[in-house]
Amino acid sequence: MSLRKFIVAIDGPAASGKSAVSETLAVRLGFLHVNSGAIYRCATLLAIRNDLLDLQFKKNLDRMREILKETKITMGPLGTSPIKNENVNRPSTAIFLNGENVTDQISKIEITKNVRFLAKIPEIRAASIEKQRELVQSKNLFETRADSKVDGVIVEGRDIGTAVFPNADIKFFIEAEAKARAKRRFDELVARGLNVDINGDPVDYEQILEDILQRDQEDLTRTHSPLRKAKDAIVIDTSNLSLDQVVGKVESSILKRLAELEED
Ligand SMILES: Nc1ncnc2c1ncn2[C@@H]1O[C@H](COP(=O)(O)OP(=O)(O)OP(=O)(O)O)[C@@H](O)[C@H]1O
Ligand SMILES: Nc1ccn([C@H]2C[C@H](O)[C@@H](COP(=O)(O)O)O2)c(=O)n1
Repeated sequence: MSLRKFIVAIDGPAASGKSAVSETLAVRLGFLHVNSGAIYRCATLLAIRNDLLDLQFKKNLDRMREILKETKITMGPLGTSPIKNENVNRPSTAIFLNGENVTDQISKIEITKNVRFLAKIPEIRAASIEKQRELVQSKNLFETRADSKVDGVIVEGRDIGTAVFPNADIKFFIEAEAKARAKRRFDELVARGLNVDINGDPVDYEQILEDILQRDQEDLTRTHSPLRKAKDAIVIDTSNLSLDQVVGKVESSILKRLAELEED
């Protein structure tokens, strides 16, 4: 007998902690983790590799759509994170493009700087949403729990609870002050050895903060599916909370929701 799909939507601005929370809980609860931001990042990597970044031209956009259709994106557990920072010593989700592990490549600053140009194009958003929905229905590569009563999926991004899965079973909006987010992202990039630009020059905290503020602006003002709190989202400000505390809050709300469903 197939289990009922149980969708957890986690939205929030850049570096607010969505992936860290989702990755930890995916492993703990045996839920599939779908990182929608990683799909926009994969699209950006494909555009760079195929010299198609200039998507104002219809020819380029059509080609990009074809490439996205042909490309298989998968997400699965990678074991313990390669990140050394004690805050991020946790399981992490690996991202594969046609089987190639691109987890580190798509975290690079070159991708982060260009992803916003693709994320605002309606055709790219539609192709990305199609991939997100396919992934939600795909085989769970995470170790599911034998006692689980649901087929759980955690989907994270900017518009999951508002546009992609407006009927999600539970929604969270995770936020934090921009400076706290920039500090965490900077520490993470240093720990992963990814704090360099395309020329190999080091990138400092101020540049990361500037990028985060710029991406916040783009996310909030985009015409299609801008970043918004869903009316029924549980809002968590993580500025002064440890990762464990945030994970604890999200987990207890999910378990409460699951218990409510069992009673129905
Ligand atoms: N509450 C927290 N306290 C300390 N560090 C945290 C906390 N939450 C997340 N982090 C760390 O901050 C960094 C950014 O978090 P994460 O990658 O989860 O953000 P995100 O919202 O998924 O970002 P993006 O949308 O840009 O992918 C990671 O190194 C993560 O381990
Ligand atoms: N649902 C989503 C997810 C992501 N984006 C855009 C906005 C981000 O700048 C970019 C990369 O996401 P991140 O890895 O930082 O979560 O993708 C979006 O528009 N909608």
